[in-house]
Amino acid sequence: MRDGAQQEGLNLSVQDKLHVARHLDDLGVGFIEGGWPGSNPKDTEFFALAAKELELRTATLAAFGATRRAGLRAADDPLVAALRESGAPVVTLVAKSHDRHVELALRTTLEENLAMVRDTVEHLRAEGQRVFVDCEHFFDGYVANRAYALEVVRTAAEAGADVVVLCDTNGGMLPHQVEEVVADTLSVGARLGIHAHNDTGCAVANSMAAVRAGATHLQGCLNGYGERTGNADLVTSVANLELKLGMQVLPEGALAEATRIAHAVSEITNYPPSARQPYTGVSSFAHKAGLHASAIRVDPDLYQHIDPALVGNDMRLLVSEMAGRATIELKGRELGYDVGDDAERLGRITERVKAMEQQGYTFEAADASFELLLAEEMEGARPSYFDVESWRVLAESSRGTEATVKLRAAGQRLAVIGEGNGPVNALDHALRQAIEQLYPDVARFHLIDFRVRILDQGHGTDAVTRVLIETSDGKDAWVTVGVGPNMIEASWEALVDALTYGLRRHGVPVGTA
Ligand SMILES: CC(=O)SCCNC(=O)CCNC(=O)[C@H](O)C(C)(C)COP(=O)(O)OP(=O)(O)OC[C@H]1O[C@@H](n2cnc3c(N)ncnc32)[C@H](O)[C@@H]1OP(=O)(O)O
Ligand SMILES: CC(=O)C(=O)O
Repeated sequence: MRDGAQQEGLNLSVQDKLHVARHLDDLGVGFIEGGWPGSNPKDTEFFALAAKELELRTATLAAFGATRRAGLRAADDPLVAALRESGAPVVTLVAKSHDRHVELALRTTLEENLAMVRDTVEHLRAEGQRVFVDCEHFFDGYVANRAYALEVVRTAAEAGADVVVLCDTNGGMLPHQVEEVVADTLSVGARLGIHAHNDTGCAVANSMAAVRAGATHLQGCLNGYGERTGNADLVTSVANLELKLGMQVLPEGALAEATRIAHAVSEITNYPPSARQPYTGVSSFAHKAGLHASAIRVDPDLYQHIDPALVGNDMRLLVSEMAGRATIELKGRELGYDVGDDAERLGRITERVKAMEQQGYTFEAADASFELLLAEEMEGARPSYFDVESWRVLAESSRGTEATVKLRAAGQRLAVIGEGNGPVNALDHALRQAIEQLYPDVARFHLIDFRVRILDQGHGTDAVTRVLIETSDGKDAWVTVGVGPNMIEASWEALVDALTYGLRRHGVPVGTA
């Protein structure tokens, strides 16, 4: 939570931090770095509250801070005092280990920096806290002045640090360099850790290289949050350690909670989870290519590096123009339809999907519209709760927007006018008013997202428009797609699909009203 909170755009309240800490504890991590007490009131308050109300089952709380200022006694440094008084059983102490940083950033001597490390560690140890020393810029420092970088590690270990963590602060290293440097640094005799940034896209790979070389402590952030391009993603790192390197680092069964926890923390950080996040992303086990689906039908392992359930994720099949019959069969099965025994029908559905995708539809993002198409093919007719006779939208600058919808449902002819703050909103109101009396479930459906994309932009105002609508009934959500020569026609199609799918999902029999 300390380096993670250094990510651009990420700002956690004290309560947010307490929630994230509980999630990290559920994941079973050993230590949670809660922030830098004394550096800002929020982090100081976090530690005060955590001491009172945070009950951790597996994790131990760590407070982050720096070695004492040059020329001060550790006991007299107010930031060291804040670490001491934080109530955290562990302190992570950032120390300079690159000679140039000592001289230019700290503006002190190499000897004084060693004394700053020694004094601060000894002081906090004497006060009963365990200490991890994060050697900032260690790898660059090792290249510039190996003897000094190793001397900082030795000083920290001799002063009583439990672990000396080698930081790739600028994130510029590659795995072979990390492996070599860690192996050499072990000669100091200290227990080593790794803290890798992702500036070369190698944070996790560098962490794995360090562990293979002998590091036994790994620092990372959930969802790879962190300064600039982020830190080693925690879940990717622990999943690699457990599933690829055979090291049990989390409590038994905890890894299977990883996807749930990664997504729950995304809700708190208000940073949408990356679909392509290794292991936990919604696309991590999603299969689009027809050839992949055809092999997966025989054995999912043929196109998956692990069973997604091991990290709490799921396999998904994506229906698109790249689908083959196997994709349609597996997707049908996922949706509860047995499409497998009729090769002709499978071929027909596949061709329809490809033709519609060419017109601009996209089914991989609109499972609900695909399910209606599937139902139509399986049941001989498209599920329909109402027959639309006509619809019209009027927009006047002085009077707002008005939509008229005429339809037939349950033997009645209905003509309804709806108003809204725009054409789609007015159509939505009119359609709902028309059928709500007959199908009360409609009152529970809410439009939660609306996305418009102009396809074939070269055509200017002539272009084809695609609309994706996400609807929720408060419990589940579904996405429908419409395509048309303009936004209103495309939206109407997606709206009709949204209500039709919702009623079908609620088990309302067609034409019951
Ligand atoms: C690699 C990392 O990400 S480490 C984590 C970095 N995190 C942060 O910086 C976030 C929190 N930081 C802060 O709130 C502030 O920077 C504070 C409270 C720590 C310090 O604020 P200020 O006293 O105003 O100092 P400022 O930020 O301008 O400069 C940092 C000072 O710390 C000193 N310093 C830097 N690293 C260390 C270190 N490892 N040990 C001791 N002192 C250090 C610098 O030399 C500088 O000293 P100076 O004030 O004598 O010039
Ligand atoms: C300590 C730390 O965050 C770093 O060196 O990157």
